[in-house]
Amino acid sequence: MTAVLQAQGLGKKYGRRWALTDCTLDIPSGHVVGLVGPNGAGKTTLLNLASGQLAPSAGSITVLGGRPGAVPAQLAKVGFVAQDTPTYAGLSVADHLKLGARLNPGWDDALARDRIERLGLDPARKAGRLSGGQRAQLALTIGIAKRPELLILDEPVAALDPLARREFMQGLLEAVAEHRLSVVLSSHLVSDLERACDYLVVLVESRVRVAGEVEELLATHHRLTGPRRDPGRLPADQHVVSASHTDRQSTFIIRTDAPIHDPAWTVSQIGLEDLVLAYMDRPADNGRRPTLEVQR
Ligand SMILES: Nc1ncnc2c1ncn2[C@@H]1O[C@H](COP(=O)(O)OP(=O)(O)OP(=O)(O)O)[C@@H](O)[C@H]1O
Repeated sequence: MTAVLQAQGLGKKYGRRWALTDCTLDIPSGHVVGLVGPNGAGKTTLLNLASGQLAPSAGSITVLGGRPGAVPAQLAKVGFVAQDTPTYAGLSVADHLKLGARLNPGWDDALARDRIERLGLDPARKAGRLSGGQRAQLALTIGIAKRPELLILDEPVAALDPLARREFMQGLLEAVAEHRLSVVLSSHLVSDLERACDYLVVLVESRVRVAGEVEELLATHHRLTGPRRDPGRLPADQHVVSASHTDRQSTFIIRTDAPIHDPAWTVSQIGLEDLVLAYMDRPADNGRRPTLEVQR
C-alpha cells in the first residue's frame, strides 16, 4: 500500500531558524492522522511542505508516492484546507462551487451541491456573511468535492464553538467513510483529535516526539505508580516517557511491548490526552516545557 506521507530527515528553516527539524515519518494510507502540538511546534510548516506550498530546506518528503505539488496530477490527488478555512468574502457559496469546478479536474459537482443543501447553506449567500462554522463547512465541502485521495486540514476547527466543531468533525468523518479518504488534520486540542483520529503524530518544538497508530500507542504506553524509584533502575525495555516524583512515590509513563511483572507497581492504562501530555512534558533539549491546551 502506498504511504500517504513519507518524510526522511525533513527540515525547514525560515532565515536561520529551524521550524521543522529531522522529521522522519512513514504514514500508511487509509488513516485519519492527528498532528498535534502546541502553537509554533511546526504543524503548519509540515502541512505546507506536504501540500507543496513550501520546499524543504533539508531531507525529503513524498505524498502518495509523489513530490508534493510537482505536477497537476499530484495536485489533483491532494486537497488542502488552510488554517482559518479561508474563503472569498465577496463570492457567494454558488460562486465557490463554480470556482472549485473550474480549478479541479476531478470535481464532483453533485456531491458539492448535495452537501451544501444538507448543510442548509443558501447558495446565493456571500461567504463574508456566513458564520465561522458555515465558512469552515464550505471550505470542507470544496476540499471533499475535489475528490482527493488525501485531504490535509490545518487547524480547521480552531476558531469554532464546540457545536460547530462537532458538526465539522462529523462531516469530515462521514466523508472519510463515504469516499475512503486519507486525512491529515492538525490541532493543538487533543479533544478534537481524540474522537476522530486513528493515527497520531506529536510534534513539539519542531521535532516529532512520537508517531503511530492510536490503538498501538495506547496498548504500549502505561502509567506506573509505586514507591519512589530512580528512572535509571527501570528495566531496559521500559522506555520512560515522563516521570514525576513526590518524597515517597514515583509515577512514570512508560512505553514497552513487554508485560510488566514488577509487583511494586500499580499499572494503569492511559488515554490519548495523557499520552500526548507525557510527550509534551518531556523536557526538550533546551529544558523548556511547552504547554498544551486541553479542552473538553
Ligand atoms: N513565514 C515564516 N517566517 C519566519 N518564521 C516562521 C514563518 N512561519 C512560521 N515560522 C516560525 O516557525 C515555527 C513553526 O511555525 P508553524 O506555523 O509551523 O507552527 P504551528 O505548530 O503550526 O503553530 P500554530 O499552532 O500556532 O499554528 C514558529 O516558531 C514560527 O514562528
